[in-house]
Amino acid sequence: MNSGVKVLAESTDLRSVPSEFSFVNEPTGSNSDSIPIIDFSSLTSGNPDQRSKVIQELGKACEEWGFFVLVNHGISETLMKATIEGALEFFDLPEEDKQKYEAKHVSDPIKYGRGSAITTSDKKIFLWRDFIKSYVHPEFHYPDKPQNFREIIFEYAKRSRFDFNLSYKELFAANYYPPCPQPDQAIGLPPHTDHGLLTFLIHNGVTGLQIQHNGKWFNTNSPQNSILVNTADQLEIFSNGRYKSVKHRAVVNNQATRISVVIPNGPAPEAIVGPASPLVQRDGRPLYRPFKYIEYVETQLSNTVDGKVNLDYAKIQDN
Ligand SMILES: O=C(O)CCC(=O)C(=O)O
Ligand SMILES: [Fe+2]
Repeated sequence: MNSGVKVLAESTDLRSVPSEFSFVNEPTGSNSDSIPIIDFSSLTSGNPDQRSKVIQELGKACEEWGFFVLVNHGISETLMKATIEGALEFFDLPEEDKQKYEAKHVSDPIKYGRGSAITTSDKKIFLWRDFIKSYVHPEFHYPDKPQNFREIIFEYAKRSRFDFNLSYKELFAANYYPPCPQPDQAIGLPPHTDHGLLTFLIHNGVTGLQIQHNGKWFNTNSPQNSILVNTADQLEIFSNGRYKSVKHRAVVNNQATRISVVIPNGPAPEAIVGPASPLVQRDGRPLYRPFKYIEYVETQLSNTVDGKVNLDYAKIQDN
């Protein structure tokens, strides 16, 4: 497609979803008030009892949900709002400013995508989403327009980084989901799991992220100023299957534009990843084989988007 979904959605006579976007959603999500909330300040607290309690809660959240809402994380509300604003301003740029970042190759450091196509298990569909993705660590890349936002994105990406000595790569991604005339006939992002370790997500207050739990879809509602965190494939592998890489999707609505800013943290491309040895010893056997992270990502990108199929790449099959 030539123009993005933003342009398409802004065309005044759009009453229905063009057929190439047509996607049949599984039944819509219900609300849950039991999504775990993790208080980050307790994790760094000087009080050992408080710390051990929240570590237990964190483990339980990763085992049972693969998802939690992080509060008291220390990133200022001003910086979070400025980051969302910076993403929105990027999408509001004239098309020619954005087009120069149009993805040509998967390894391009900055990629702009407009209503891009993906292949699901049975067909090719276009997504109701425009996006910008750029690698922000170890090298920092971000479009030079809009002016002054590079510094903000740099700061937000830095504050979202793990504070331990792990060689890894960090991506900044912003998704733009404009209002859709028939929200049940299109999808922002179909059900999938993320490749890396943990994904951090903030948004502009418009809901749309749904996660799968016990076979059902749940809406995620989060307090202002919190960060939504989901565990991703490498954490499931590293924990020898204990933590779950949760399936999630982004649904669209017919009222308001939704913006999400996503920081997926993952291993360095050349890192060899596999289950942690103390866990393998405890469990008696590894459930996944070791592999190079880049090979995993490349396999995933060349495959269809269909939930957990990619974890099979590393799974050791029972005989
Ligand atoms: O926008 C969202 O809520 C979901 C984004 C997401 O899942 C992703 O970028 O991997
Ligand atoms: Fe995701």
